[in-house]
Amino acid sequence: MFPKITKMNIVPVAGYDGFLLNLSGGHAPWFIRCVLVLEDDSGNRGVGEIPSSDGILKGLEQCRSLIEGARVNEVKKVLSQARHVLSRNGPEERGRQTFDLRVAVHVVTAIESALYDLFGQALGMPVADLLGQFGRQRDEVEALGYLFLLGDPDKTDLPYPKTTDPVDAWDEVRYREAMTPDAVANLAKAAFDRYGFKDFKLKGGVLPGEEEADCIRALHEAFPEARLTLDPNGAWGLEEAVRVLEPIKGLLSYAEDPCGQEGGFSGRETMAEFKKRTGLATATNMIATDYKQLKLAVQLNAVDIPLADCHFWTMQGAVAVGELCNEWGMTWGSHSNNHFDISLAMMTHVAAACPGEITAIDTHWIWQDGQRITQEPLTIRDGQLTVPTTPGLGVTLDEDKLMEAHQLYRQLDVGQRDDAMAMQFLIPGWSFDPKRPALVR
Ligand SMILES: O=C(O)[C@H](O)[C@@H](O)[C@H](O)[C@@H](O)C(=O)O
Ligand SMILES: [Mg+2]
Repeated sequence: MFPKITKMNIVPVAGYDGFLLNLSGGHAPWFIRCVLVLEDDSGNRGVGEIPSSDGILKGLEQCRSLIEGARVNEVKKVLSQARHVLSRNGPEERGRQTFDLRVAVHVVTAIESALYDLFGQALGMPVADLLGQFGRQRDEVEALGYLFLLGDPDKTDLPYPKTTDPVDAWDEVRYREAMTPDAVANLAKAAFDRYGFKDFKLKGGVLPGEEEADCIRALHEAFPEARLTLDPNGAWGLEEAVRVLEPIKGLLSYAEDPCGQEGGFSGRETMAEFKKRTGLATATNMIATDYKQLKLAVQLNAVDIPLADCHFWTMQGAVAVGELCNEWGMTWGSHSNNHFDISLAMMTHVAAACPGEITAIDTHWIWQDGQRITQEPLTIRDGQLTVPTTPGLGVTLDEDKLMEAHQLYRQLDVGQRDDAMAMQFLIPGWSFDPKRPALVR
């Protein structure tokens, strides 16, 4: 008999973050996540990490009675029941922010991760070996260096972290203003020195498009061999996207959500047109976020690289997208939001189980590195994450750190990510507009 789950703990947590800019505004000095901890009667613990919101915490609570008392091999049964219970809350939409506002799919992923962690431990198998049709496909997963334009924290009275004791150049630059092509290239150099990235992505949707194109030129000059991409989260109109990216298309390996919904056309339609006109490959975490959208995106030939983040596709769902990509001649990739080290492990296992050639995965980890809730976070060396070979997710919770992060969450009293708050210090009265870069007002 497999062990039985005796206890479910829902632990909302917070960590510190820099003044990272994006179409949604500027990151607050903190980010919030939700950690799910399941204990079984053999003494094992399984964990999952997802974004946090009041809706997500409520959704997890709705599933408690399905989970406590279940056996750790009943993964599929519990997940089906959880989907059923959550579906009664009604339909949900991703929304137009840069981040996904759905509840149910995130809740299911937290449960899935913690259950596979326990099941893997009971079987003596790493999660990557259990996922998808084929299990582990690789032992190393490539990650990209995810760069952001950074606001000046001193223009706010918010408690942004400061580096007091830098160990290297990355520590020196990551909490300071970075608004020019040179500053962006410096971020890349510092990140490369610590992590060895071969791919870089710049978050756009902040400055006028041409100025962001100049940042790509500076990145190319600093790293002529690197694969580069720019992601304005659909802020640009189709004409603007073509105008901005056509001159630098030789420097980009793909364009991420260059345009979106506009003038009666869906984002899938404008992206298809963009691809036709520029010949550039496209990636998205905004317009192919479930199976129906993916089907339409494929029919329209709008997307080459679905960024199937396991937090909003589920872990098995993200691997299923990887399997389809492999069969259909597309490329799988993963999106990310700010996260702790449990998510880093989840994304690594998922990427490990996707067959064929995949693109370097997104991770915000470089902005959080140094903060942790497990005893030994995975590390990025030479741009790679090593896939754990120990049973389950291969991470061990650090109880003290988890409680510290929970205390911070409680002190902050924040129920949802809010990127508009910090923007008030830069542009009083600032509000989100999905079709205007954050500093174009
Ligand atoms: O500000 C951020 O952290 C990003 O814009 C994310 O919200 C976003 O989801 C990003 O990672 C993306 O690729 O779109
Ligand atoms: Mg994106």
